[in-house]
Amino acid sequence: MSETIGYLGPKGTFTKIAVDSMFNGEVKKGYKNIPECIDAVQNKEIDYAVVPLENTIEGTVNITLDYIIQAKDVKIVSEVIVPIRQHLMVHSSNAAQPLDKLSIIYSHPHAIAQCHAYLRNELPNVKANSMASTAAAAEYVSKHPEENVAAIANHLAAKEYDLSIVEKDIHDFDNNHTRFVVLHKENAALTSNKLEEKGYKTTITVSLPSDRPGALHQVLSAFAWRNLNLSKIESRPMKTGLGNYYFLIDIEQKLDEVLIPNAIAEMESLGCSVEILGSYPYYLHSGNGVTLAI
Ligand SMILES: O=C(O)C(=O)Cc1ccccc1
Repeated sequence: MSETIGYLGPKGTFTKIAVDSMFNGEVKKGYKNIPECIDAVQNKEIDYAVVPLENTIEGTVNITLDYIIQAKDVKIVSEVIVPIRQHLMVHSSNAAQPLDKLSIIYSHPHAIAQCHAYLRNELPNVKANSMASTAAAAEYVSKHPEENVAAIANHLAAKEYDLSIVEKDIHDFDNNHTRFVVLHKENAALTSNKLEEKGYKTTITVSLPSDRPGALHQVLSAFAWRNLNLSKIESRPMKTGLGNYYFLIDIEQKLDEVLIPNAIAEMESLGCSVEILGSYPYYLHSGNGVTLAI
């Protein structure tokens, strides 16, 4: 039986671009927000869920991280990094209107944040409102020609919803990429036969024993003296009280049988709790093919 891949929909999202770059002819199902998509893989309604985790400009997609942490039995099994180009688009019947006459610009909050300087400098009087995805914003614009509203989304959404791109590449920094993770119930790394593997990561969370001076320093030294390269460390609130944080750590290598388990044992002996969120290959979407060029 064919596998079902859930993703942040509707059609035309950046997440769908990530899905199409990794998977072949599997059944693909769009969800209207990230928590619903993660719930669906947890309930085994779908086999894999693909969701955005981190962006170059705006950082972690907190809702994704928080739901992965809550859904304890869901693992990260693969990752694809996609170049992101944001465009401003309107209903074709409004394409001749001056942009400063727009009433509202809709998009995903991360897309709005990626275009913050553009919006502030070029369209300071136009309100920017959040939607669950860039494609949901594009769909809304396509259904409301009478409102003179715009969406920030990708070229695929413009095509899908028949919108006119009125300003290209409005993201504030060129090197704009998003990491999309593939989630699965079983801890089994997923390889793509469509993309070239760039490397491997192991993602863990570490919470420190309370009130122990130097605990973070000791955690970091468990990696340092083993020569384990970290590509990310970030603190997130544990939601149990002000000042209570856990650390999300990406280690730039596969979960082996010695180095990482021993680093974890060392951290646990210091009183830390450690969870492994996944050990997985990562891929880079080239972005120069049909999917991203205009
Ligand atoms: O809304 C989308 O299209 C998404 O897939 C989420 C997102 C938003 C902005 C940049 C990357 C992913």
